[in-house]
Amino acid sequence: MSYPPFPPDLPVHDLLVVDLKLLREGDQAQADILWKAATTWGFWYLKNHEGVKYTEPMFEMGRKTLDLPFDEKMKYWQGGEGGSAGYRPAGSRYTDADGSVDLTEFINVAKDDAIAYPKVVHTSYPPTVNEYIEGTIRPYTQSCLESCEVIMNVFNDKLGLPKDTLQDLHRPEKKCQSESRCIKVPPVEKPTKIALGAHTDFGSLSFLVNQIGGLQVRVMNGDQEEWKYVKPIPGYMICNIGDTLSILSGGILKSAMHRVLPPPGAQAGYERWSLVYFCRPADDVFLDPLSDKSTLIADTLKTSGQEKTAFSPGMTAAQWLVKRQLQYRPDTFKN
Ligand SMILES: O=C(O)CCC(=O)C(=O)O
Ligand SMILES: [Fe+2]
Repeated sequence: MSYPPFPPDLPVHDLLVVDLKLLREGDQAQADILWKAATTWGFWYLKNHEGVKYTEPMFEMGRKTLDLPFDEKMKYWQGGEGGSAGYRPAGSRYTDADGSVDLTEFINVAKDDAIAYPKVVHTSYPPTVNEYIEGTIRPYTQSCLESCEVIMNVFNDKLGLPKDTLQDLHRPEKKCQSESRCIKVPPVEKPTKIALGAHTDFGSLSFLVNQIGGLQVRVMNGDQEEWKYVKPIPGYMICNIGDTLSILSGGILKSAMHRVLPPPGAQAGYERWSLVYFCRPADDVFLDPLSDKSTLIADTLKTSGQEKTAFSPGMTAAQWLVKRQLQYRPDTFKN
């Protein structure tokens, strides 16, 4: 599928580019770029992610699945109890306090289900997902697990944590709420209609593939907020920090607010497809800044005058996901 170019005259967020291959080789200059991006904006471009080669079949799986009749898709609904794996229809979330709802529809495939298939860990999926698990979703998931480990390794060092602390909280073999998500936004007439409302990601790291524009990141200029587009670059993923890694680091790693508008300029009128892998901590990880294990985290909390409890939701990663999922639903919306 080819699309018209991203409009040249829009304010874009000039994200730094991090090369995963160099990070894997232990390149310190690259680790410094990652650290700057993660502690300043919380978003960066990522090149040399092995998962890029599964992008097309992942979108094919998403298309076949979201093309199924609505009643068929709803048999695999993620449910209304805060679970995430499975199908989510459009209109499930508010995008503002006036009651507008989102336009995005998606299918989430849990990491645990992709790895254990045909055994079911969280939920089961339509045949249009199952047929892609072994050849596509599983290797794509594994490539994201590997990328996550490489990046966690850098953060662990930079935060001065004992060896493997962050990696141990995200061990691939432990049950967790990590998942792949294929997202569809239908063409809309009103280009200002918000397709996916402003939010921070719930987990630790997100790997995103965009083909056309629409994603905007909030950049604070003093107390002024500015929404900047992220221009998709072919072959690059867009990577960002989510809440749980921000909490564990006592706010040193930034979980930035972002949202999705319909594609801009000449890209308007196209169906918008995106793909994300959400890396989240093991279910039983208690979410608390790791200040007992890192003087950098302890000192940062002290300097900012903030108590550790200001960052801690006082619950596990599994409970956090449920809480965040329910926060935005039309039936439970809290301002
Ligand atoms: O589709 C996108 O560009 C971003 C999606 C996103 O932010 C999310 O699913 O959390
Ligand atoms: Fe997001």
